[in-house]
Amino acid sequence: MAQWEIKNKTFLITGGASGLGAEYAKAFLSEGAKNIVILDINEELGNATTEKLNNQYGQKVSFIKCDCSKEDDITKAFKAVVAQVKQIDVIVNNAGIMNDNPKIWRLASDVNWQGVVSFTMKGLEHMRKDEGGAGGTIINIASTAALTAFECLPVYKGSKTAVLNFSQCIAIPPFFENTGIRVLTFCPGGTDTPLVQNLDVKTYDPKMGAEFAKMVENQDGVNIQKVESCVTAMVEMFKKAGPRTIWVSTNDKPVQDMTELIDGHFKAIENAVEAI
Ligand SMILES: NC(=O)C1=CN([C@@H]2O[C@H](COP(=O)(O)OP(=O)(O)OC[C@H]3O[C@@H](n4cnc5c(N)ncnc54)[C@H](O)[C@@H]3O)[C@@H](O)[C@H]2O)C=CC1
Ligand SMILES: CCCCCC(=O)/C=C/C=C\C/C=C\C/C=C\CCCC(=O)O
Repeated sequence: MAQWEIKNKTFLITGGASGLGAEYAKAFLSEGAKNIVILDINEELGNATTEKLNNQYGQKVSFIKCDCSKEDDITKAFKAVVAQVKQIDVIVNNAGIMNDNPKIWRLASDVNWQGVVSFTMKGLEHMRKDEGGAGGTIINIASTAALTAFECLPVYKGSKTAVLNFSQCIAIPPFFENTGIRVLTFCPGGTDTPLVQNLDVKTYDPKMGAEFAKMVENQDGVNIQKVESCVTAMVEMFKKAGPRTIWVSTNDKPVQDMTELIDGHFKAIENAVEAI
């Protein structure tokens, strides 16, 4: 399906100034993306990444400062992107913070969860074919934390579980048939970016934080995959994923479509609840 081609598509990537978001931008450009607009709170990194990508791929990338935890910023930035590119084909809701610290958890929740909902809503309005849009793809970044125990970071896990459930609910058939919008959920496992550093201060409990940091540092039952593995997985998923699907990229292994397994578990629980 032409819509699932990267070539000549315009992308909006939140949190694209650094980490995985910047690497997704690079990979989409190398696959022929027409334009990429990076939205990020970090202006310095955003401008530097934009300049670097433009030097390598031609003038295809622009940067707009946006704090994805703030509704006003999101509204302004989204309008600015539409004014600039006219048609957004793909939104990657990637901006995220992993920090359950009592002083930061609310900000982290706002970025990871409210930000994703807000951009998804705006994306639906802009893209939906049944209201004059051109269709498109919305990729919401969750995490394997949404699918595994990960008890040490309950706020982060909660936000990522919410992203996964929200994305699946909103895309229930005939959503794709009506709107032409493919909603995908991408769940990376631990991946080697700044997000997995300084873990000692990222949990709600300092003792647990120190243990968690040691566990990850010593690779004690924990594998942190390479950034390239996650980026390859993203590109492969983009090209082949059907609407309303959930994909996992972990342990440097090929990307896996886990929708059937996850839907099956939810259905089994639903049946058990209904049988009470
Ligand atoms: N690295 C990992 O192990 C995993 C990452 N993820 C998810 O992937 C996404 C990207 O993570 P990484 O690249 O690893 O993180 P990172 O920390 O390396 O990069 C995050 C980017 O988001 C930006 N950002 C932070 N707060 C923002 C805000 N309020 N508004 C706009 N931009 C903001 C940062 O400036 C940075 O450019 C996140 O949603 C994360 O939860 C999911 C699973 C595993
Ligand atoms: C297994 C969940 C991986 C979540 C990936 C993610 O979004 C961020 C990870 C950051 C760092 C650590 C990576 C892997 C840790 C794996 C297991 C630790 C389990 C600890 C616990 O549940 O208490």
